[in-house]
Amino acid sequence: MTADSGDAPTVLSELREKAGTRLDPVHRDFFEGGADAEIALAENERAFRRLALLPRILRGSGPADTAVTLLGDRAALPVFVSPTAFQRLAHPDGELATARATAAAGTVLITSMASTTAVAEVTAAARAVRADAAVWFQLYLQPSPEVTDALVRRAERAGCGALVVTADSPVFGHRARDDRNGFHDLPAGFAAENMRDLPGAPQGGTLDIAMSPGLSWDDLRRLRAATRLPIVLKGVLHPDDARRAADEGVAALLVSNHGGRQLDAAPATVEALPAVVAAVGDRLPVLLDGGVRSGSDVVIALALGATAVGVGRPVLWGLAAEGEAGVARVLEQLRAEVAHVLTLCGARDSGDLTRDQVVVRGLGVAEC
Ligand SMILES: Cc1cc2nc3c(=O)[nH]c(=O)nc-3n(C[C@H](O)[C@H](O)[C@H](O)COP(=O)(O)O)c2cc1C
Ligand SMILES: CCCCC(=O)C(=O)O
Repeated sequence: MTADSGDAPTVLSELREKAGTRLDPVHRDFFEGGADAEIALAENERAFRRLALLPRILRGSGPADTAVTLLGDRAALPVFVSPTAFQRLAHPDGELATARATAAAGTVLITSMASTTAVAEVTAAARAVRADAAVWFQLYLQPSPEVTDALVRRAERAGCGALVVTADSPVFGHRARDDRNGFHDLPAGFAAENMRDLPGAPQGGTLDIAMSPGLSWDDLRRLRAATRLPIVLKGVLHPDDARRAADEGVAALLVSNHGGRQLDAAPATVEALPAVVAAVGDRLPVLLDGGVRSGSDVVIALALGATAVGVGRPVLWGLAAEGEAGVARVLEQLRAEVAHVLTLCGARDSGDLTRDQVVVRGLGVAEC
């Protein structure tokens, strides 16, 4: 009996299991793994389970509307696809399958700089499904400004609608599973396609993605001056950094600990969210990713002030298990669950949710 454990199978957990049987175990470890003891990885999911939703009743809210606006783009659900590297290791169609399914679901795709498909092909695949599909480009600022600049031009030319700058990776996280498996390079036949033909790249080859502890707010300012695209800052956890980012003119923040793959002592993202929302929630949209596995998780984050949330691994599970159809199933399942949970909470849309509707399990409910 597992009735009281909260571990009943779901569509997502079944896709995860199926993905596990299909993937090369070394690649499964790369996708599933986190940094060091994998505490942040586990806590991202557990923290949602420590929270409960206080529903409101008899509000006559009618059918739920799950749509939100993200930097001017309409998303049919408050869930976007977070950037994940090397998707062709999950399925031969890789990033193209993810792009098509995400466009069909009507939400935002953040495509990784470390993709195994070039960004122009990713945006073309999304636009073939939906002419106004929103694709944002995730960027690791490179120590060489010429290289960063070339990547930005590439994303602009491909028609990306925003740059998502990942700032939680001054060095690469220590991944024990990858060390054990000796997984440090893409297998033959796969490459980080966005890194081809950049200044300094070997003829016909790719440049390695650099992570640099020397990056600072000055580099972000330089980037802002070099592009008209809005900038989303990914990896914000400290409220003072959130304030600084807002002062620097960033368009949105993404509260993230990189899916527990960088600083293992980082807090669960849903536990870091309220302080960031309190600091800047009235100035710019605050997004979150990490551990989102159900409509309840999404609605908890929205009630705490997030505008939308991202999913990383669930998309990889769908992709590895069933390709484009699997990614479509993940997004449709989350959309349906969000609509259902909103209705059960007496909310027509995320704007009806309030902070007091999220309570910590085991502590009772405080007076509002
Ligand atoms: C296999 C894998 C690859 C990732 N690659 C990137 C990346 O290239 N760039 C980036 O900013 N974040 C990357 N991330 C982090 C995700 O964008 C996201 O923050 C995280 O996966 C969210 O947590 P979740 O997997 O629990 O949904 C990666 C995560 C995973 C699991
Ligand atoms: C250079 C590849 C970066 C991938 C990444 O961000 C991750 O594995 O978490």
